Amino acid sequence: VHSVLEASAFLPQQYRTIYTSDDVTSSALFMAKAAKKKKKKPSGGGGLKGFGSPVSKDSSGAMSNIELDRSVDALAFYDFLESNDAGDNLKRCGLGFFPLENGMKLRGVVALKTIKKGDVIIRIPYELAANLGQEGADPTIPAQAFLKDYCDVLGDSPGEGDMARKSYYKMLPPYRGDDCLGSTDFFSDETLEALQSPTIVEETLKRRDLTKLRFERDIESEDSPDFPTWIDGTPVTVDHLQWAVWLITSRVLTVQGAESDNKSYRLLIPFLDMCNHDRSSPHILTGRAAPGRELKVVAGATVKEGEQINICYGGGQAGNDRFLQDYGFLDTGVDGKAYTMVAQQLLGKRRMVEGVSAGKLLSKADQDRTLDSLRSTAIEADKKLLEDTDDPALKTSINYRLGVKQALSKFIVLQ
Ligand SMILES: C[S@@+](CC[C@H](N)C(=O)[O-])C[C@H]1O[C@@H](n2cnc3c(N)ncnc32)[C@H](O)[C@@H]1O
Repeated sequence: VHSVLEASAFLPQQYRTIYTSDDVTSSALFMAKAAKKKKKKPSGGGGLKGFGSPVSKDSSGAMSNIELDRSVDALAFYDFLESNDAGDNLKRCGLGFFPLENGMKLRGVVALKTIKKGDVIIRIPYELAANLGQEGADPTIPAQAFLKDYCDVLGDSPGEGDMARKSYYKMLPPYRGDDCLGSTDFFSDETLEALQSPTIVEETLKRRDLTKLRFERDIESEDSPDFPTWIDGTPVTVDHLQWAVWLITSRVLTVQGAESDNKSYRLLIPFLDMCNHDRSSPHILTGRAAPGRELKVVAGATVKEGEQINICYGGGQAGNDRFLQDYGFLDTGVDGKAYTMVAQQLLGKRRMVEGVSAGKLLSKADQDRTLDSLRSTAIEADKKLLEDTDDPALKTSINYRLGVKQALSKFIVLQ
């Protein structure tokens, strides 16, 4: 379904996937505009692990918004990369916090120097990735494998987990953290209803059921006596598994194995998984899931110092229905293309990417009931409601239906 760059061995898949080389503009979504003026060298104390003022440069404003992550956990993570043959990455880029429109900050990867088109930006040895098994449609399987390892590694009585991963796992968005709350998996019934999308509601409920079944069968059951406790020593709950499912759908990349291996694997790739999404990112993901190989982001355009290193999720084929369910945010880039895709799906002009109808057109019945649901409030009323709403998840829901209606109105008269 997805278009993929031939050179890339990453497969476009139902999880967070990759890249299309169609758009070749280099805009970093949330970066302060890079100044044209030539910048001075950073004054002492800079660098990823230094203690001076982060990456402040000069009065031109370049990078002045970008605070580098030098938390204790980040420093331990940088050490982990350095001691595992991945320290060169930190000469080119680091982790930073990028301001969002809503005033919050989003962690992401920032270039610490100019990187030329065609050069490697990020390079992670396969051995550093957590291989969560072969590709498949059910995210609860890798989620269960990940949760076990996470509890083993970060718990009080470590079991079989790979302790070297400790500093990486500590950098993952925490259980009950804000990051996951934008995903439909964590929406209340009211917020789900507000989407005016019966198929998304059904898929979300189905995924929750699947998570519950997986929990009962593979975690709670007497057949799984060895499943570790949660990191604070209390029993693992279905909510922990739900969080792990979100980590999978939002961060895992599906990558082809060696040339001799016909399989693809779901990998959590430290550092590379900290790249945020930008539909217009020109960068290329490449690599193989096999010992001795590497997983890379290659510059599709020259990157300036201070720019955010974004990649395009979902092979450029994912619309906002997927962004909402799998990643927990809405893609507003490239003239609302991610909404246009949903509108086209609802009009039977574009195939579904995932879910029950994956690879097919949405059935006429599903098209009709979604359009009916969207007709229940007008665009103007949604805008007004948005102004009166403080709850971030509800705002996301209303923004979603509003964006879909605006995109639909390019094709049909909705009301
Ligand atoms: C693969 S992770 C990217 C790194 C992540 N920001 C971090 O700090 O670990 C994907 C998650 O990052 C966030 N994210 C990525 N791109 C975003 C964007 N353009 N706008 C808002 N949130 C984004 C969402 O929470 C998403 O589920």
